Amino acid sequence: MGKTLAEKVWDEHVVRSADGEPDLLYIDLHLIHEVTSPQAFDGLRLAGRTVRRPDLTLATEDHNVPTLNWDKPIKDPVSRAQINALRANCEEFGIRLHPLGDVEQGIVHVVGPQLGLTQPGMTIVCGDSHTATHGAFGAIAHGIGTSEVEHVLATQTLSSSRPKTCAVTVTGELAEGVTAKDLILYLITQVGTGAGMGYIVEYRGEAIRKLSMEGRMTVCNMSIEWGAKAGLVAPDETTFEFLKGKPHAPRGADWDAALEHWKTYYTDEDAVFDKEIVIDASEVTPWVTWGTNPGQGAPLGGTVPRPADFDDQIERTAAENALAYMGLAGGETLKEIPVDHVFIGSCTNGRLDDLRAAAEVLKGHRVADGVTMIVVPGSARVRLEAEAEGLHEVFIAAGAQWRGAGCSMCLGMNDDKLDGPVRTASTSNRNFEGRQGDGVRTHLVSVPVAAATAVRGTLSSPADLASVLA
Ligand SMILES: CC(C)[C@H](C(=O)O)[C@@H](O)C(=O)O
Ligand code: SF4
Repeated sequence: MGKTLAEKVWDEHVVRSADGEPDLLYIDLHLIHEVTSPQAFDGLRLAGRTVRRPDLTLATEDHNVPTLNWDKPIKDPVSRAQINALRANCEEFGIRLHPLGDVEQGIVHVVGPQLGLTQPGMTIVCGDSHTATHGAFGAIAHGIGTSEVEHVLATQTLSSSRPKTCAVTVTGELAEGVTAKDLILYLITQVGTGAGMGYIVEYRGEAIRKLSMEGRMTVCNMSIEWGAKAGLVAPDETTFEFLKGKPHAPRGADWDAALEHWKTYYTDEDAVFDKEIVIDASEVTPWVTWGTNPGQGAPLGGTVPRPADFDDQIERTAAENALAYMGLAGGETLKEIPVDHVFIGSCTNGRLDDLRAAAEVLKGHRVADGVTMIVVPGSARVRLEAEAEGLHEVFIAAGAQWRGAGCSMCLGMNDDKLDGPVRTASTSNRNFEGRQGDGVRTHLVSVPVAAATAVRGTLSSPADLASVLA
C-alpha cells in the first residue's frame, strides 16, 4: 500500500521505533522564541548539557517586542526580562538569534519561510502552537511544550506517537474576493474546533493547489484551531518557485538534487487516510467569527446566529456564553456591527502579500472616524519590503498606524493590548476571551475584510466600499 505525504516524511525521520512506544524522531529545524524557551535553557544548565545542534536551531524575538519605539530599550519590565533572557541564553549556548533591529527579526513563523529555512520533507518544531504554518511547504511542523523544547535542544530528537492521518480535500475554486483565511475559518465552522484532534492533516484538492504559498501558510497556520497536531500541503511548482533564491535554499547542483527529492513528497494514489473531509470551495464566502472560538463563525453577508439555532445542547450553551461575552444578542446583521479597532498582522496574515491586499482596499479611502487601525508587518523584512513598495504610505494616508514587526495585538503579551469591552476586527487566529486584552471582543476576519471594515466602521467586505466616497 502507498503512503501519505505525512507518512513519508515521518518515516524518513524515525531514529528509533519499538512496539508500544512512541517513535524517536530526528528534528531538522528547531525554532525558538522568548516565551517558551527560558525554562528549557534552565533545564539544560541544571543538567550540565549543551545544545546538540545549534546550527539547526534559530531564535527570534516576537511575542514580547514593542511595535512602537522598537529601537529604544523595552519599557515593560516583564517583556524586557523575557527578551533579555532569550538574548543571554542564545549567547551562552551559541544559538543564532534575530533580535529587535535585525532585518530577520519577526514572528517565528514568518521568519523561517522568508529565510528559506522551511523546506519540503522536513521535521520542524517550535514551542508554539502555530508551528503548523511551516507545513505549507510539505514539512511536518508542530508545536511542542517547554520540556520538549529542552529535549530537542539537548538531543535534536523528539519522542512522538505517530498521529493518524486526515485529508481535507477542497474541490473546485474559491470565488473572486474569497481568501485562504475565509476557507480555513469556514472549514473550522463546519467541522468544529475538536475535529482534528490526533491527526496530521493534509490539505489538498484544486483550491489548495491554486493558493499562493502565503495562502497555504494561512490555512496550515490555523490547523491547531481545529485541534490538528499539524497541517501540510504537498510541495509543487508554487513551493519551489517561492523557495528558489531564498537565503537558505540550496543553490546550483544542490538545488537540482533537492528538487528531485522534494518531488517525491506527495501522497501516493493508493494511500489511505484515517479520516477524509471534503469541502466545496464554491460554498466559501467571506467569513467572520461572532463568538469566542474560531469555529463560531458565519458568512459575513448573514446574521449572528441565535442560541436557539443550535440543536446540540453543548453548542447552544457555548453560543449563549460567547454571545454574552461578545455583547451580542444573536440575530444582528453582521455588516451592521460597529468596530472600535482593526488589527492587520500576525503569523496568520502578516506577510507581504497580506499587506499588499490591505493597501489595495485602503487606497484612496480613510479609516472611519472613531476607529483605530494598526498594521503590523510579520517581520522586519516584510516591513522593509512593504516600505519599498510604498504600502506604508497608503496605510498612513488612510489614517492607519504603521508599526514595527512582532506578534503585537494577536495576543496581549506586549504593549499592543486593548482594554475593556471594545470590539476588534482582527486578521489573527484566536478570538478567545481576553486574547487581545481584558473584555476585548475579537472578530476574526480576512485581510480584505479587515481593511474594508476599517473604512466603513462596521464589519464589511471590499464590495461594500463602492458606496463609500473615496
Ligand atoms: C506564547 C505561545 C506559547 C502561544 C502559542 O503556543 O501559540 C502564542 O504564540 C499564541 O498564539 O497563543
Ligand atoms: S502572531 Fe499570534 S498566533 Fe502567531 S505566534 Fe505570535 S502570538 Fe502566536
